Amino acid sequence: MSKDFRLLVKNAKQVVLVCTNGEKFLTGKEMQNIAVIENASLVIGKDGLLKAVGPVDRIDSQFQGASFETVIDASGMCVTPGLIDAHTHPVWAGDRVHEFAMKLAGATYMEVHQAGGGIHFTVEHTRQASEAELLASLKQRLQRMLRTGTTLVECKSGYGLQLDTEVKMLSVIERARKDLLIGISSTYCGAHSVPKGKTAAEATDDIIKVQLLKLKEKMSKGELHVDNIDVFCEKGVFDLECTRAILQAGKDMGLQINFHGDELHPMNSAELGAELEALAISHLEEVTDNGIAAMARAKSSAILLPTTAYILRLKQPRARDMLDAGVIVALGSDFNPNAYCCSMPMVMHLACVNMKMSMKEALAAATINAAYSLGKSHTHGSLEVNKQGDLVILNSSRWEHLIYQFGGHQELIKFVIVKGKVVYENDRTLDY
Ligand SMILES: N=CN[C@@H](CCC(=O)O)C(=O)O
Ligand SMILES: [Zn+2]
Repeated sequence: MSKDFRLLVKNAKQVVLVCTNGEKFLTGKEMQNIAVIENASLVIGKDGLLKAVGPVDRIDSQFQGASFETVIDASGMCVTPGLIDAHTHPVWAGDRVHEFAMKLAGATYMEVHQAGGGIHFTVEHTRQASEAELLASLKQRLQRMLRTGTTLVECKSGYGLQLDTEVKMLSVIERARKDLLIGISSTYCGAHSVPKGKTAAEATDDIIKVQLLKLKEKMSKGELHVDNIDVFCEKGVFDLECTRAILQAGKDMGLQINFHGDELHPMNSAELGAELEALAISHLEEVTDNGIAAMARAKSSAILLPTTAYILRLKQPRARDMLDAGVIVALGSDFNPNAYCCSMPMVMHLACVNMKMSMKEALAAATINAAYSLGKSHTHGSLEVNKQGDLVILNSSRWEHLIYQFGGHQELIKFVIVKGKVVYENDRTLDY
């Protein structure tokens, strides 16, 4: 018999709502005040949307006599919104373990890149891989992210650097979006590196006159759905003027600007992003004070990537300065063959320890602010009525265990839920 609702989660020790007033993002002190309720239940409808969340007694009486496809007794457990990973490069072939060894021995990221490795190495392997191979590995990676609590993830192309492979990557992302329940925001990153044999100016021309035109055609036919445009704005990669031209061309065709900037050298990427009204700028290890102020004014979010600074032993992004200046700070894993990390709990932990964020700030950055960076904070990023029913249920009586525990999330995360459907259940018992 058909049931009235999809899911009831009852008796949770804590439910972290994050927001309660439809905020599109949180900044400054607001990030210290994320909403948490004790002894609460919630209901998700058959449309996948959150119908109600509140104290156990209120939900009991409001839904007296109602039937549910699934009921989870979350006694002693905590609920948080599904985590949002705002920056990943998950479509590629060929790992770079050998380069990790070189970097441990002292080589810098740019030394490896300029010697033809790094992104170039991955481009060679990704160009050779079939769509089926790329799809299979992408799905495994997305499942792995899901098991660590990620329910919405930004996925970039960028290991093709020419039309065919970029389209192949975007098609693989498109296919994963159809086949899996995890939410995906798709990013065209054809300007991830200057392809061998071309200058940056020639590559810029190819991107604007060939690649973007083709994407536009495929998007208008409904064959591809691309959300964002990205460029690696960096010394020796794309300079400010090439970056501006590519981002503007993407914006003109309706893409959201979300790009790599000020990572290894101060490039004035933050200032450029603010001027172009970028929704997000990632990395920012080398951002200037002016850049921070411009981002705060323009409401261009900063996607900080603690794994990159950790693995490459870079200086840490200036999270505290950005938070103090009112920048919208989000987090991402930067999953890629250089930074092989699928886990947002690990990312939040690193953000707290290395970038000096508090646990509340880190959770806000990995939920509502990450949603904002992808233009999705009206539907994602908090547990508010009418938003998508994406949740993580933790086998612990305080939500902070999600960040406090360093690794081992396979034992802490009990359920991951997307649109009210259980997409992952862990039956291991916990003893911590
Ligand atoms: N910095 C540029 N892009 C990636 C690294 C990609 C790669 O090395 O394959 C990043 O965000 O860290
Ligand atoms: Zn990146």
